[in-house]
Amino acid sequence: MSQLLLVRGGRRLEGEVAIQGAKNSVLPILAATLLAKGPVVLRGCPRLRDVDASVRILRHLGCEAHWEADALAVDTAGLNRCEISDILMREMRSSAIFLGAILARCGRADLSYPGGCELGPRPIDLHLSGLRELGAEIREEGGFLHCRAPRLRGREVVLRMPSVGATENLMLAACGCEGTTVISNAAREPEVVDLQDFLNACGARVFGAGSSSVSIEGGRKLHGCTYRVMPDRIAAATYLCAAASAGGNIYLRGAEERHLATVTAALREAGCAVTADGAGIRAVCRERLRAVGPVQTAPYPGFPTDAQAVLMAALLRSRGATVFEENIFENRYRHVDELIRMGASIRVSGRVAVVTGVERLHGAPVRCTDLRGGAALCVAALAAEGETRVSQICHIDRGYEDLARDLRALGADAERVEDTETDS
Ligand SMILES: CC(=O)N[C@H]1[C@@H](OP(=O)(O)OP(=O)(O)OC[C@H]2O[C@@H](n3ccc(=O)[nH]c3=O)[C@H](O)[C@@H]2O)O[C@H](CO)[C@@H](O)[C@@H]1O
Ligand SMILES: C=C(OP(=O)(O)O)C(=O)O
Repeated sequence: MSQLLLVRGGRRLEGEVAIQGAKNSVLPILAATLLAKGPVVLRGCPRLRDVDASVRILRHLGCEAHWEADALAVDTAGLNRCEISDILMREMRSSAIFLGAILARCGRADLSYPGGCELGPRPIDLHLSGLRELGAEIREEGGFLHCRAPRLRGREVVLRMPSVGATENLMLAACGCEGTTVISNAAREPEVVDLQDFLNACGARVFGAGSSSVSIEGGRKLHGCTYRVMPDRIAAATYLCAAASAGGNIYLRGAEERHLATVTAALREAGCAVTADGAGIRAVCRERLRAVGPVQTAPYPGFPTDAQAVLMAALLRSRGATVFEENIFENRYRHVDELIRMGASIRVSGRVAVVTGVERLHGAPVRCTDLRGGAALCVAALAAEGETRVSQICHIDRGYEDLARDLRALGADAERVEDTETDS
């Protein structure tokens, strides 16, 4: 039976939570384990639906993976396949990153296109053109990609835009290249740095991640390692926005302020006191916030598109109007209609959404449209009068270990219950 999240709003938040390991970091790292000849132990690995999907792909390829408390142990010695089925590929966006890793390890790969949140068109043309520049022959036929790369050669690859996934895919393929690869106009996201750090912990030589030029010296034999995954900045942003929405005083253990500068700046402008002490972040938020200046999503270090929906939810009851501009994805306002069911006032025109604060929100039956949109419904529900039933939470489970558990630790009234209506 499917489940829904039941949130009874109106409680100030008070409490502490430890931030899970980052989904967007651990997924490319799991693909990268294919390059290591030796066991890898990933500490702080979040237990997510997307991690389960990665484990299924690894096992399908002949690799071994099992949980040891909060660590995921992976041994890719048994790899005996270089193709991934359409069903496995469609489960998440990050399945695409297996392409670079399989090519580097096996010299060939056969797979289809990835799934992931539906946020408008999400092509992988930059991944494919970059891999072709490194020497891969890629034939696209009947929804499948047939890739052959008996010999990959390092060179400069200039990305048309700083795509996170393309940067990561090319980093992995480049580990299997002869010579040095330089990725120019690379994505600068912290998760790219985490991937670099993981690869280097396995004996690779990767430099420059975090800047727009990443160099990879290819051809090195990589060994296993034990590695701790970075904290999830988007989960942290979600909980900061939860406190902003409901009001309260919360502490996020392990959250890294340097990864969250644009989010914390917006929350401070809205009236929250956000402080970091080296071990975590505290947010003290009063009941009603102020609207803030335009929130324009942009590649890191700009405002993250993944935090757009949760910040929007936090500002639904603010005084004044806030303009959002979504510049990364064409269709990332699918949560807006659901928020309107709760009494929000939001007008969308193309890439712009204008949120005018209302005095009250009310509970309603709402449906997750995607991962962060779903989290945003829960953030809004914390400030709504009455009960909100959030259905289709399979989207939320892709990226949050247990959102209801964490919200409860922060003092919210939130629980997972059976969704009897959907199933009847
Ligand atoms: C698993 C993971 O890490 N997902 C993150 C990653 O997604 P993902 O890696 O899919 O996002 P990209 O950075 O690649 O995409 C950003 C933009 O580039 C475009 N594009 C991308 C690749 C390509 O080959 N061609 C192309 O045109 C996309 O359509 C989009 O407009 O970065 C996004 C942007 O920060 C985040 O929202 C996702 O949470
Ligand atoms: C959009 C996201 O994930 P994915 O790229 O895996 O769909 C996200 O993490 O918000």
